[in-house]
Amino acid sequence: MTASTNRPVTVGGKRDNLRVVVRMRGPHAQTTGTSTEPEKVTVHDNRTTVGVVRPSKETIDVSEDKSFKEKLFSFDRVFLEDSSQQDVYDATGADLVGRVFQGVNGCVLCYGHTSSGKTYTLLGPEQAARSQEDPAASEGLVPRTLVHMFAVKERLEQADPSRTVDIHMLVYEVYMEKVYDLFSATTGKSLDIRGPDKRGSFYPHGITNHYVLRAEAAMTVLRAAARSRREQRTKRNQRSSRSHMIIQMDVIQTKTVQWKASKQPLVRQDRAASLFMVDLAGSETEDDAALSDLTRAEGRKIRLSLYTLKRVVAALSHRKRGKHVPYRESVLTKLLKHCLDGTSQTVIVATCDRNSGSVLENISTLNFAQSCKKVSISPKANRNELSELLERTIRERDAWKRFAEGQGDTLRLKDGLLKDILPYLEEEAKVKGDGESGEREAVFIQRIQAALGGLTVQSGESELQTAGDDRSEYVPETEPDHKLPREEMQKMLRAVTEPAMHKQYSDRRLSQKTFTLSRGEDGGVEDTQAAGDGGGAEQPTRSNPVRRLLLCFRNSVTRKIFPQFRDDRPEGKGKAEKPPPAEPSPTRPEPDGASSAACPAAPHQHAEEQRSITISKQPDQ
Ligand SMILES: Nc1ncnc2c1ncn2[C@@H]1O[C@H](COP(=O)(O)OP(=O)(O)OP(=O)(O)O)[C@@H](O)[C@H]1O
Repeated sequence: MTASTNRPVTVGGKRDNLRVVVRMRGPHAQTTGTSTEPEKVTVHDNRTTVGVVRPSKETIDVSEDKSFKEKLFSFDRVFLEDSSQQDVYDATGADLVGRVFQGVNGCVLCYGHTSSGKTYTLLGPEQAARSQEDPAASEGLVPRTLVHMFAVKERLEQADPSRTVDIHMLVYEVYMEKVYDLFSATTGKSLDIRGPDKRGSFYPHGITNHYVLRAEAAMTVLRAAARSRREQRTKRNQRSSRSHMIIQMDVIQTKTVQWKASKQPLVRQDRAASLFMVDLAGSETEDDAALSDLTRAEGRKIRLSLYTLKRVVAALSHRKRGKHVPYRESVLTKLLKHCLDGTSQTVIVATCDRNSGSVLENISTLNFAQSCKKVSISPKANRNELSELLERTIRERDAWKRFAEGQGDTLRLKDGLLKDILPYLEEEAKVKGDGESGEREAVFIQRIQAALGGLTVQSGESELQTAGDDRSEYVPETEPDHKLPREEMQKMLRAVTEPAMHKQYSDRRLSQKTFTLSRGEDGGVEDTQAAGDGGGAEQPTRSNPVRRLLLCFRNSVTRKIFPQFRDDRPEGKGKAEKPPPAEPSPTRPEPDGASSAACPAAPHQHAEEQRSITISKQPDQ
């Protein structure tokens, strides 16, 4: 099955706005600032509003409103200097982990001026600055997310041994409008950006995709990779980032199913989604004659990409149908397109510093954050449509079976429907690559849907309507409980932080662990339990003589569904015919003979027409 099978599914059908939180930087160990005006940026009691006192007359043009004395900005949450890393995680990353396991892409984007605490928020402090007593307490959002992800992975795999969750990590930076792989930084080669793919997304080609088995290992390689990032000592930050760093975590869930009707177990990708955690370079406009040419050039490129980011957000916040959004005008916005276009669950963390840094810089950050708040989103789950179809079929079959058993009878058409659908699924699963197979798959899905759409199940005088015509039902909001209690998170972090801090990592060791993944393997049989299993519990509710129901079910299945499959077959053939063999589809050319690159099936999907499978009323037989 190709990546195209994972079609976006609206989660809960809700539209919302981007979630935006503001974090005020914590206390300074030493004075590094150029100006100290803490009283000019105030946080109001409800901790959702920031007020900024008007700066001097000469700089008033920064604000659109020239008459304000104190400008107020509203956000989802404002964290003061005393907020802990765990507080910030609870309000940002914790929910995203649950979403990613549902198949929804997530993104945390840290934006703010230099030294305002973006890297601190994402990764935590430098090793030397960590508290020796409790290093886990200062861990940033990324380590917390990893610990959380592995806890959920373990729980899911224990609950259902046929389910496998694979977590991969990619770390790259955008420096001077070029993309560099931080897992193989020694090569110094920039990566090509490929795309747009079928879903309109761009991705770095040939990037190292690191398969991680434990949170500790993931943090180890992440720290090593982050050390390769380009930094520069500046007036305000000893280690100021000169590039935008993107940490991508891919979560791929697969399910192995053995049906009686099939000889081979069916291993299919079930859901796949990515979480992006982005540490942007500082948004300052430093113009110091003492800076080197290179540093000035870096600054220009950083400003260009951040300016484009602002334009993208502005275009999205006033979005009208067909309005151009300038994603392609910088490498950063190209790569983050799927995080901003409304299909992902994205959280903006705007970092401010009231003790160092000018009011203007804080206003600039807050203005950007405010415009993000206006961007509306409608997150989509990357789920396998065929899986859902099969799931629905199984659920319907099971419901009837239970009903029949409740009436003291047995369902004679055991596995009948599955038996005939399965060859199609298996045939289709063999097909890899893009192109042809995507179309065939779509035709196949339409056929099954058309067939199921025509199914009528009679129950006495009235029609029995099977629950679950609304697709969103299959993507439960809280599936299973993905929130980790604070204490549990803290305990697990402590367990993985200590050993990770004292390891030495060489490039050789990194490369030993490194491999690349083939792009675009997916497919899947749905896990009915994880998908909410709403239908698993559903029973035909209206009473009716069992025989009539069984007769009706058999008639519906055998005479209505299969004849539609047979439509394309030569006349006279009794058995459902498999779809024609797929044309070999072109695979992406690979440099250095490597298998095709990272960026698995999950992310970046355009909204597509949603289809639902209904059991509709038909005239009596
Ligand atoms: N909330 C905080 N509490 C304590 N120290 C902090 C906090 N935020 C940042 N710092 C410290 O401030 C310094 C600068 O922070 P950091 O490097 O995260 O800033 P940045 O926004 O990423 O800067 P740049 O854009 O220049 O890379 C670091 O030494 C960091 O440990």
